[in-house]
Amino acid sequence: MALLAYVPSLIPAAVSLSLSLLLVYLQHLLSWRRRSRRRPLPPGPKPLPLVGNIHNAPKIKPWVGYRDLCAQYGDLVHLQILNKHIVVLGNPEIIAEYLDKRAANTSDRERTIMLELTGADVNFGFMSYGPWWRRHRRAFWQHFYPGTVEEYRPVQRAAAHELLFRLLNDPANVKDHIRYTFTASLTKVVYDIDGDRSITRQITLVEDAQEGVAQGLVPGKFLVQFLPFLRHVPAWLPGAEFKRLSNKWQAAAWSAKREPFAEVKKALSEKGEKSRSMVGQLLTKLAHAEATDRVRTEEEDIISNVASTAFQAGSETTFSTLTGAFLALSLHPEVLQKAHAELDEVVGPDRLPDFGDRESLVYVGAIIKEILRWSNPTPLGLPHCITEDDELHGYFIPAGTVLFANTWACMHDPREYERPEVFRPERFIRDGKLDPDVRDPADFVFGYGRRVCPGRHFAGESLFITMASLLHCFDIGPPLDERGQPIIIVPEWTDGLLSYVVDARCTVTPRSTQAEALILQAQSQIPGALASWSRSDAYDGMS
Ligand code: HEM
Repeated sequence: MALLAYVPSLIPAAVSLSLSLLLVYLQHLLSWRRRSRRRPLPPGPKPLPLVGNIHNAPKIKPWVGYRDLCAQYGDLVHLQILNKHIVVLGNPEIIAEYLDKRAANTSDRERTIMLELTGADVNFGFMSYGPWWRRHRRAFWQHFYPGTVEEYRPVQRAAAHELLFRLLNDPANVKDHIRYTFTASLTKVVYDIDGDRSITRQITLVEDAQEGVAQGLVPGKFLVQFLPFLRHVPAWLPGAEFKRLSNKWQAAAWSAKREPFAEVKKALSEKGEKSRSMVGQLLTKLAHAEATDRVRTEEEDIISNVASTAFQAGSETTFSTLTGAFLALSLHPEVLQKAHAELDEVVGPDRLPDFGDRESLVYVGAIIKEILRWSNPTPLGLPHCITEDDELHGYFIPAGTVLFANTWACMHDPREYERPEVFRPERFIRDGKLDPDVRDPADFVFGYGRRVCPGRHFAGESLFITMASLLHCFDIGPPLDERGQPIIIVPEWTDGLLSYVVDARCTVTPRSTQAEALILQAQSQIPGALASWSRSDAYDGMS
């Protein structure tokens, strides 16, 4: 009863609120009409009022669900989640048409407050499309285009040999060895730093910084994404868990960016030497350039961002690809047998494979293509975003729309790859050569348009020398139980922006005593090879 007494006084407030809401709605409707010029959105499941397609959006392994939605609605599917528009691009033609050919408008990234709160805003892979991103990309590309990447071969070869040595001594920890050796090669190239302590420290820095990306960028996980003012609450406030995490993640991102960078800078200024590393060369170039203090500070920021991005973007993708490779090989003795036969013929037992063997190792090349196809680290790529309102095939695509290119669906398309779930490198070979008519996974798994992975040439060289060396020296089989019986692993992949094989256990044993001897000999030459690379005077970053 007491409550009812208030009702009359609430009526004017309720009426005014309803009118305001109606006004906002009408404004939105008018603006939408003006922007869309009555063109429809692309087809897709019917949205509910307010929440949109929350109930239709696939949540587990969304790339499979999106493939099914495309089968139902066509290769361009629209979904709306609350006020966010999503468009799924379901086949290679539409991906090329939109992300490659119309890249000027399809190269942005989604803006979210979480980028800043996780410290991921230093990663240029997440930056908005524009001049700041472009300056980063240009600095990176100067050191990772195909001509430059060839100069990293001694480092990549040393990393592959270190992997062989570690597998020989400790075959149970495959994942640790992959992570260690890949980080070692990148640390050398980016900072010209080596040595066990530095590499271990670098792994910790990268892992700590990546925690923020892995946890903080999960859509909808933190309320602050929807109520940005919450970012200002103090960390001690009960319920402000995100704030405490955010402080930790930002500190980790900052350490990953500054710690090794400061080391290179100090060494350069103390010794006044030229450095062979990417950071060293960019800093030397900056020292010789005419620039204001402000530009100098900005450039240093860019150099340190670019260096830490190489690890953020390169480590997990390569790690996922290589763990997928171990699983695939452990499940397919017939593939291993053919690779061994090819390596025996082309390379022979007296040496390890090298980059010069690449053309002749056709089957190894096909294995690498099949690994990239079969086990995709980023099944939906890294989503692009539309900068301005657009039209595609007569449909309206509003500015800010998030674009998912379904890389996984393109790589598992039965019209292109017979029985796509089967690991079969032979599908890439015709008449003893790599078949150019088969859809090349490298055109998909490294992304699209102006955001295509700029580390792809480095990754390609790394994958080649690692896989060829590994296959030359080892047998890889299924893991064994306590009674020595093989454990059958059914391939499964994790969910998330980055996907990994769930279980990559396997047995790794040297093929022969001769292979063991080759590994030991190669390992003894690593320190010399790395020192000589550091002293070498190739590209000096001044061009
Ligand atoms: C097998 C290994 C790798 C795979 C599958 C891979 C895949 C990708 C994909 C899908 C993207 C997003 C492209 C897009 O937005 O369309 C990307 C971006 C990027 N990758 Fe890679 N990558 C790999 C290795 C590497 C390596 C080794 C490096 C560094 C040396 C690297 C550096 C980058 C950078 C800096 C970006 C951000 C580009 C930008 O947004 O402008 N990647 N990569």
